[in-house]
Amino acid sequence: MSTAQVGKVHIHPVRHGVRGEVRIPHSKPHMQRAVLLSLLANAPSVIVNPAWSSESRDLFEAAKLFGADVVHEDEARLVVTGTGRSAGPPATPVTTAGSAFNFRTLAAVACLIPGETVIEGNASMRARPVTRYLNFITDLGARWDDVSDATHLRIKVRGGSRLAGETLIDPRHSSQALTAALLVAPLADGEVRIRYDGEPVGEGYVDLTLAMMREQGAAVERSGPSFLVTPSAYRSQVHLIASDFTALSYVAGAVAVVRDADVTVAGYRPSGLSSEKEFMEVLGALGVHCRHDPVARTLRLRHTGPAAASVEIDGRNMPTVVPTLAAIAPFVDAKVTVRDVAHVNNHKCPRVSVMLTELGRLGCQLTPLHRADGLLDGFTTTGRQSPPGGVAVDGHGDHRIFMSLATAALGCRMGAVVDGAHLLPASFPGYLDVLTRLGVHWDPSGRQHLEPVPTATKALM
Ligand SMILES: O=C(O)C1=C[C@@H](OP(=O)(O)O)[C@@H](O)[C@H](O)C1
Ligand SMILES: C=C(OP(=O)(O)O)C(=O)O
Repeated sequence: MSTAQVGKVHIHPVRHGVRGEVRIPHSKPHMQRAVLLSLLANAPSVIVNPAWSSESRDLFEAAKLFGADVVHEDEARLVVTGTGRSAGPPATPVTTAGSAFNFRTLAAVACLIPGETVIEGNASMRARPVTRYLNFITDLGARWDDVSDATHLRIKVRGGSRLAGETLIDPRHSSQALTAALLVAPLADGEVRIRYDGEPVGEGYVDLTLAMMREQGAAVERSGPSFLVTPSAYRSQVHLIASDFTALSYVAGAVAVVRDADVTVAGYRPSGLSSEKEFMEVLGALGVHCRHDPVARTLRLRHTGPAAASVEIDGRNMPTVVPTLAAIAPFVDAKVTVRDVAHVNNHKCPRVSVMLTELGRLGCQLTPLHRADGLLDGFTTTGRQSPPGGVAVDGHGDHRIFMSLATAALGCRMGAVVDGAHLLPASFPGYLDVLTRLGVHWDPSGRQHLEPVPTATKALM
């Protein structure tokens, strides 16, 4: 059954460990940047190992509306001719569904185009502080208006003919406005200075943006929180897309939660993202031993037990794996504390608070941590638990919440029913097949179960 057809999934308790060889998707953040840079280059670019998720597909469709041309496309390779500065305004609104990254970066691309571009996101984006951080558009000489309605976040951007100047970006709640402004800055008409003020989150993603821009010929000088971008063209580039470390987190999560585990990720290519490096260190501390063989391109994951009695995690630079860490935390021997993750509540749903609520329903105990101003910004556990599960939990319209709750369900005595599998195409379309390959039994809720399940769970079907 294709995951697109399934909403509720009953994850059965794991009785015989998780073992096997799996593959994970290529990196969504690298793919999204590669698509944008290919659009902004005025020569053909090649994307090797394209990471096709619904979000990167939406971005690619948007790039075509702006004028990118597909020269060749197969499973392994995409060749695209960009427009450089001569992109035209799209004839139809540019749709970004629930992707704030696509919305913000396409709004930035629209600044380069004289004429009007309409960018549209779905209702979930109205609940997020997406338009709050678009000041860079007007600062650099373009204009935008909010023309949202009850069901869509929608803006009209009118590109500037003399794009240049200085903008100050608030980096405390999301890194994406910095990435958006940086990506288009080389194609402005004059120098662009981008500064930020405040403690940044997701710095690894900004570093990735800079690295990929520079590889493609952009002239960016950085001095602490200030970037000076001088006009330059993006040249043609071959982008080799690495593995997606956030997708990896759900496989590693299964290893951490189930413990009796020996899993190999085939075709694994580290991404160089500092967020990934930090996450790998955290996995080691939580007792997941990872051995990377760069020649065979495999990553072997086994459970060895945490190195220390308590593990402290700073989540500022690892926003995407915070829900996975919440799912893992109740199942490891160590006391786990995750701090500085208030920004993760600005994601597709308030990811920290919904994980604490839904994990609570499964019977997990995580204590919320608050900042001095009362804002939820972390959680802590007191060691390994044996939660019952056996209830239905909700993915809150968010692919990452679905996979994180499914990860926790693997460790619950009665498994759980998790709603939201239809969201998987956003980043990890083959996730349920990966579970199957690991020996996990799951079935669409409401259908005949593959094995007897406790009465408490049956009652929910
Ligand atoms: O630039 C990117 O590709 C991303 C940046 C981060 O966004 P925030 O800084 O808004 O958390 C991250 O959470 C998101 O999944 C991907
Ligand atoms: C990048 C993500 O989200 P967004 O772009 O909506 O912040 C994500 O959920 O993987």
